[in-house]
Amino acid sequence: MTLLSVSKLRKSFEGLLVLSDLDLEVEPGEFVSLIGPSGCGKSTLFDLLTGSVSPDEGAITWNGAPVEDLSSLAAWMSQSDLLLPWLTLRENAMLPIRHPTEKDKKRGDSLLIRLGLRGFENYLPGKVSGGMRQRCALARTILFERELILLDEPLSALDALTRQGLQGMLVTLQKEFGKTIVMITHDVEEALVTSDRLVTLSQAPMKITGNYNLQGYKPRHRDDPYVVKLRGAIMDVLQGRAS
Ligand SMILES: Nc1ncnc2c1ncn2[C@@H]1O[C@H](COP(=O)(O)OP(=O)(O)OP(=O)(O)O)[C@@H](O)[C@H]1O
Repeated sequence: MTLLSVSKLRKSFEGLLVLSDLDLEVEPGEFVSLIGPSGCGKSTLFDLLTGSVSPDEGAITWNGAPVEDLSSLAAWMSQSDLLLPWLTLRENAMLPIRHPTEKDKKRGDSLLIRLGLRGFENYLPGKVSGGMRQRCALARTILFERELILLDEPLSALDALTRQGLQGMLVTLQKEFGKTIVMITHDVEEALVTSDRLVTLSQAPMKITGNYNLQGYKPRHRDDPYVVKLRGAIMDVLQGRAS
């Protein structure tokens, strides 16, 4: 059964129509990337899903049942890391687990290490870089016991090399933790490396302009001819050059 279904979602701000009858379905275990131009309404969709904004019209369905939003069903990571400044990176990452066992603590530490934070577990967020805070926020999101993860530009604060490494890690962690992921990104290559499906979006009012089921083993290599060819085609769609 479809895990998440968004139907005819509509949202305006002060007369500006941002989402217009948006339909989107996500299957269990899928990694779906949403990609569209700046200002097209991606974060608005994220806010509607997480419940910080209410839709004007439309429905959200979870496992076939209508829900107001996904605030109690999904884990999410917004563009700001939302780490608590008085807690260490380890404590921030472990926040989703109320009474952590020794096994949970080991799992949390191992995740921080895999995300490149070895040696920084006891640092406060104010003492590390933006990219490190973002990685800690990613660990916290993964440690939530939720089937669905919503990510809004999760790797944006990282330098190119770290970002590439983390794209592969995201795919590995998705498989290992059995998550379904919906990721907003500006980076076509990132979506092609990590995702099972890539959805292109138009300028506001945001509509779906393309839906690409991606083939082959993930993480894909960025120089794979399949990736290179699709990247060109998708850039054409995003820039309105496709016929
Ligand atoms: N709370 C709000 N009040 C008024 N306008 C808003 C509000 N939130 C978003 N908007 C407007 O909605 C449009 C879409 O914004 P949104 O942040 O969703 O786009 P985006 O695709 O996420 O952009 P970016 O890729 O640059 O982050 C923009 O024109 C923005 O100014």
